[in-house]
Amino acid sequence: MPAPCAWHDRGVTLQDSPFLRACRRLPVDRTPVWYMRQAGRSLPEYRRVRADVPMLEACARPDMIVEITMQPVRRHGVDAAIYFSDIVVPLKAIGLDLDIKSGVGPVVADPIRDADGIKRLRELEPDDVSFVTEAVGTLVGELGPTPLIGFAGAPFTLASYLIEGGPSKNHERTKALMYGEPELWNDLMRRLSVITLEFLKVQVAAGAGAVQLFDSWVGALSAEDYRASVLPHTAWIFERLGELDVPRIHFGVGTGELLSLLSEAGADVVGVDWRVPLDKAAQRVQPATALQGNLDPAALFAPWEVVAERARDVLTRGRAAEGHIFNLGHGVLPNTDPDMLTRLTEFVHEESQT
Ligand SMILES: O=C(O)CCc1c2[nH]c(c1CC(=O)O)Cc1[nH]c(c(CC(=O)O)c1CCC(=O)O)Cc1[nH]c(c(CC(=O)O)c1CCC(=O)O)Cc1[nH]c(c(CCC(=O)O)c1CC(=O)O)C2
Repeated sequence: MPAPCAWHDRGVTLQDSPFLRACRRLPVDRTPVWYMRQAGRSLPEYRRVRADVPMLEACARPDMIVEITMQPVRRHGVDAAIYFSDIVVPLKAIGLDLDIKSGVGPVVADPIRDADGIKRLRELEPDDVSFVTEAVGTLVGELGPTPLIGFAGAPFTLASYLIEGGPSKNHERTKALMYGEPELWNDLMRRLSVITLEFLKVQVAAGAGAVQLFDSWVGALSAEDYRASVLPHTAWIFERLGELDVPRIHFGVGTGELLSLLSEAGADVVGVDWRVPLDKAAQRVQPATALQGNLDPAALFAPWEVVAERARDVLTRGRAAEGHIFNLGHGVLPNTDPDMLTRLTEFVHEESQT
């Protein structure tokens, strides 16, 4: 098992870390790697600590957040930690009645579908999430020169959960509101943007070294609808995050047709799913944008030789980008063999060493 921060001993500081350097498009002596959902169900140590604790309770307990966030850093020797939470945590913190159902995902008791419902979305105060401040403070102390990535769900993905009441395949009610009642839609998106920005600011104020905005479901939209109904809101968030001087990552699934617009929203790094090769993605994003991705998470179920070959291909294509952070094209699948991830981390480091 690799040491938690192999380059710690060499006197490397946080700002010199390969992850933060790659986000800023500076030269690195090896490609940094971390994995979306690196903490969580793929790890037996996660399943042990979570055995008797419901998900949303775990997300509000600093001791659990710290332990779970550290687990993949210790085990895999990845170049960044991601704050353990869920995209619905800030919504729970402002008092919405929602839960996370095992095997389903977030479920909202009373979906938001009209002006009265939207009014229930009050602003988030730092005191609503004091457990975040406490957990991040402890984590940055433990992590030393390994950066902590803060994250939040983006307004469109959050809106879809709130309107549909849970995960949705077609987002029909969400699109009906977006197409049919643009004023209500914009009010909802504005309120969610304010909550999202505040949640990210709390994490950065407590010491997070980068932030990632997950717009996991935005690939359900056409480019035109994205531009008209989502882009202005995410651009507003990224503009304000720009004042905090930490790298901003923007990720969505199924966004091949949206990559240039996603990048227009203003992130420093665009996360790419496994459907678009990184050399193609590099041509679609704005200049001065780094890329993150994009090995197919399902490839980790194939024999190691296949994984290695595909990882090498991702690294080769990633050289077309102005900066590259190795990751999967979406989150680690729950049944992934964690040894595969440790081996992959070592492989990426060795293959990319200059
Ligand atoms: O399958 C289930 O039981 C529900 C899973 C689910 C959750 N939130 C959800 C979903 C929908 C989905 O991902 O499809 C809803 C959810 N959570 C998240 C996203 C963004 C994304 O993955 O695209 C989404 C939306 C994605 C979608 O719905 O497709 C983000 C998330 N959840 C989580 C984290 C934190 C982390 O992994 O450290 C993170 C972000 C950071 C990261 O990628 O690392 C944590 C989380 N949320 C959740 C779980 C499972 C709960 C458990 O251990 O009992 C877990 C832990 C795990 O993934 O093993 C609940």
